[in-house]
Amino acid sequence: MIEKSPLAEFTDQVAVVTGGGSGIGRAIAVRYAAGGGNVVVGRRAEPLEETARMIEDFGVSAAVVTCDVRDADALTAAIDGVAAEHGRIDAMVNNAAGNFVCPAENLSPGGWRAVVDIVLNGTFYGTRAAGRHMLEAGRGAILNVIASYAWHGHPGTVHSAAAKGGVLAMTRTLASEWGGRGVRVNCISPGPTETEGAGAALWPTEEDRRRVLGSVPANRFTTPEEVAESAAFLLDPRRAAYITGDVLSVDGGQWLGKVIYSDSSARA
Ligand SMILES: CCCCCCC/C=C/C(=O)SCCNC(=O)CCNC(=O)[C@H](O)C(C)(C)COP(=O)(O)OP(=O)(O)OC[C@H]1O[C@@H](n2cnc3c(N)ncnc32)[C@H](O)[C@@H]1OP(=O)(O)O
Ligand SMILES: NC(=O)C1=CN([C@@H]2O[C@H](COP(=O)(O)OP(=O)(O)OC[C@H]3O[C@@H](n4cnc5c(N)ncnc54)[C@H](OP(=O)(O)O)[C@@H]3O)[C@@H](O)[C@H]2O)C=CC1
Repeated sequence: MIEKSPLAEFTDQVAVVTGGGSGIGRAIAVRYAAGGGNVVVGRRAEPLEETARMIEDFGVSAAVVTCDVRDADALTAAIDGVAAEHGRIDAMVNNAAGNFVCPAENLSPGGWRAVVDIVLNGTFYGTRAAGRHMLEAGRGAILNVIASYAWHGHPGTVHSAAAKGGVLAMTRTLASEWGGRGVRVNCISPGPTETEGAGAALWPTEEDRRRVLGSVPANRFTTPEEVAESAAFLLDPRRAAYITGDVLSVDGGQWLGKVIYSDSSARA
């Protein structure tokens, strides 16, 4: 449950969140609204309508655009439309992703392309479109959602890890390119989070779930709301004003690597 933020840190601001109809994207969108910001969320209409209702409960405006992030022209037109309507874009959250577990030697070129197109290319299209408006205004924050296997790797994730690694490189590059022009670019890296998409795609069995949990020192999954609170910090133009080109891991220590903590005696 996300409650109204006493900071009201996004009052009169505008955010675009891709993949805002479920999981982490929905929680970030709602948390932005809880801070007083207006939010535009994208892709399938039905789940987005529910997100829009949750946003409007905070007395701010919500808009839904049904747009696939792989379609650069459609995404650019949607983002230009947001800027024209609201006169500003303060935050762009590139959260949309596709994922599944597949051994690299079995992954088809089509499977590789599906994930790289959504994660790496979609993030660039969204960043470029929103970035242009932010650069013109001389302010803005871009937040890209990655995963720690971007640097430590994980079996079965070659497509996603390569794409997220590319997003990390893009983040650092644009932070250096746009830092002097008022636009901050950062990543957030959630640990295993119970969401509609992740559970079914990544830990479908109890055994998979236990293995994933064993890679998290904190010994628990996180929640979309917990991730969204950290996202709000990075998007806040006051508290995070001097943070750019960085990654905030919200993963119970999973980024530390492949240490398996499933033996409880090792925890004592
Ligand atoms: C394991 C470690 C866990 C710890 C960390 C967790 C990190 C979590 C990261 C996340 O990203 S969670 C987010 C998960 N959410 C989603 O994935 C939701 C969205 N998903 C999708 O849209 C699909 O899964 C998609 C496949 C990525 C894209 O859908 P689309 O409809 O565009 O594609 P298709 O036409 O169905 O397939 C395209 C292509 O991909 C091949 N493919 C699809 N699924 C699989 C699979 N399970 N295994 C192997 N290959 C698959 C499919 O065959 C097509 O290839 P070609 O036939 O064209 O060669
Ligand atoms: N859950 C986890 O454990 C972790 C997640 N992450 C990252 O967090 C982010 C959110 O994941 P999560 O909430 O778990 O996953 P979900 O599957 O719940 O959400 C993914 C969202 O992406 C949208 N999406 C997928 N493909 C496209 C596309 N082509 N165009 C536009 N939107 C699209 C989906 O929209 P639609 O519903 O319309 O298909 C959906 O809203 C992702 O970037 C993921 O990689 C990172 C680490 C861990």
